[in-house]
Amino acid sequence: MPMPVTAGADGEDLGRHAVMATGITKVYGDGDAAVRALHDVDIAFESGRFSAIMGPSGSGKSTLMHCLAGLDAVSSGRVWLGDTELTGLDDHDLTVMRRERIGFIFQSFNLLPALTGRQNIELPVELAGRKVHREWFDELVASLGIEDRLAHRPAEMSGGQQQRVAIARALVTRPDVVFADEPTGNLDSRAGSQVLDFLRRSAREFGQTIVMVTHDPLAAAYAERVVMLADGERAGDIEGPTPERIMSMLDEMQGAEL
Ligand SMILES: Nc1ncnc2c1ncn2[C@@H]1O[C@H](COP(=O)(O)OP(=O)(O)OP(=O)(O)O)[C@@H](O)[C@H]1O
Repeated sequence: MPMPVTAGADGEDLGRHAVMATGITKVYGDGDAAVRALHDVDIAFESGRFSAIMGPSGSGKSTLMHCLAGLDAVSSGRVWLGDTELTGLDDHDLTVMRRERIGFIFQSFNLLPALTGRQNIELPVELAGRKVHREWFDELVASLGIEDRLAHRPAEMSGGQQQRVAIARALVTRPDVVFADEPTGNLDSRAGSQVLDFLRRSAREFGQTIVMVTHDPLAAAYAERVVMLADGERAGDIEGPTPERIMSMLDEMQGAEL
């Protein structure tokens, strides 16, 4: 669904971008204990693409994702979801925005143990007071191959199956963007590649915008674009990444630090 085109910061076209941030800085703590996790980051993620945020441990990946998703407040700078500015919204409006327009996929799946697969997937739609779109639900469940898990509780599923249920839960509301935080971190390589394959397909076939945080070059190479962070700053961008290109950029960054 095309988003309205609105002039944003510096006249940038917000319509093409599902998520955009300008000049974001995040400092944790204060005084001698202050840690600057992000420094003056400008970034935009195009609608309908699968992008990855990569970088060494401590480079600010999770902080950036949390700031873009309105889970954490920036110290300065501005963040937009489509044409809505998140920075400046009060807690209530942010909560509604996250619930209705953002999907989340976590490393640890975060399914509710007492609910079946179907109930877990339908929960966000019900929380938003809406009706489940049956055709979309069926299409999602079929393309994720979890039809036979819908009546089971998470404890009766493998890790890969739990993550595929969690992906259906993230996509069922057709959110403007899905943020995935190390979605394959708890999976073996076969289950992990099924998850990554689906994320790539969901951008190509359904036009779903996906932003994934990972420290794994093999996982990041499934994305259409990789944004590299180092020490809380942008350190490079790769279009059409391969594991080799990602690893050589990481090597160059480490070489620059020595
Ligand atoms: N709540 C917090 N309080 C204080 N410092 C924090 C907090 N969260 C993160 N940091 C610091 O901010 C910096 C960036 O952390 P962040 O978790 O965003 O990095 P990351 O790239 O996601 O790392 P990893 O790959 O290890 O998860 C680090 O120096 C970290 O110690």
